[in-house]
Amino acid sequence: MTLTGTVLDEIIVGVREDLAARRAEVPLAAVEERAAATAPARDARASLAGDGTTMGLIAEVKRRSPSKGALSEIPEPAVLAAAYAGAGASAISVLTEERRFGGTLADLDAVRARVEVPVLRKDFVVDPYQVTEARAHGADLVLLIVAALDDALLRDLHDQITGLGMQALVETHTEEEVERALALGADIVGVNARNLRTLDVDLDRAAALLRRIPAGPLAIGESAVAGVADVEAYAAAGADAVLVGEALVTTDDPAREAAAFRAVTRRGRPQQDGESR
Ligand SMILES: O=P(O)(O)OC[C@@H](O)[C@@H](O)c1c[nH]c2ccccc12
Repeated sequence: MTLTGTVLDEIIVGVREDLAARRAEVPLAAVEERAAATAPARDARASLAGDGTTMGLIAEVKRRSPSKGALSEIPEPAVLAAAYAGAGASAISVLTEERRFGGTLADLDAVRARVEVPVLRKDFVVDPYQVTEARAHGADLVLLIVAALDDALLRDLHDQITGLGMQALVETHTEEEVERALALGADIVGVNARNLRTLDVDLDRAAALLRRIPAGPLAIGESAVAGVADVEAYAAAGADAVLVGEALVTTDDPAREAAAFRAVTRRGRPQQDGESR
């Protein structure tokens, strides 16, 4: 797969450099040992599914982004995560990419230590080392970006994630990527309204893709939620949950905003032709 020159490629170059440095510092065997000593992963799918009546919410700890620059300092990620959890968030997303998003594995540790809800390691995972590392730092859910992976690696990383008792949020942005996620048997499929190659945002496009996901896997609408109306738009397209960063880290009252998103009625997806439940 050649994606030369896109934002996604550039991010991944940095991710690989940082990964090489960590690998030199902490050998895989040590990470494996720590992962083995970590409490078992929580069931993120069940938490996101909830009772099915209202929208699930993955609330994100996000300091900055390549598209928007600085969003919020978040000196204490655990305090923010506790506010999210107290407001009923189904899961907490912690960005661990440092160069563009200002996140660290220490943020993941801090959030993990504070909340009971499932925690997502949000990073550009391109190597098995990062999956082991996610488990070693207490992640329950790991993001896999289909656009960043060929099918063989996507499958290997997915198998590794489930083998460690975690679950994968398989992120897509095109019809072809949705097909690849479904072919993988992904249980939790995300549709990102932001194109990671260009950083353009298009919620209508994401809604159209969400409508293509059959009733079996959980469907997550990612990005571009500025307010309740956007969560309603994702719900109307059949999303079971939304993943929200910016709107939550830039408001004065993240808990109130999170509760409002979480309260939006879930609509479900229509059963598609030829689909058996
Ligand atoms: O801040 P927003 O627009 O609410 O978006 C959150 C989340 O969807 C976004 O941070 C995201 C989605 N997929 C990603 C992959 C890598 C980094 C970041 C992301």
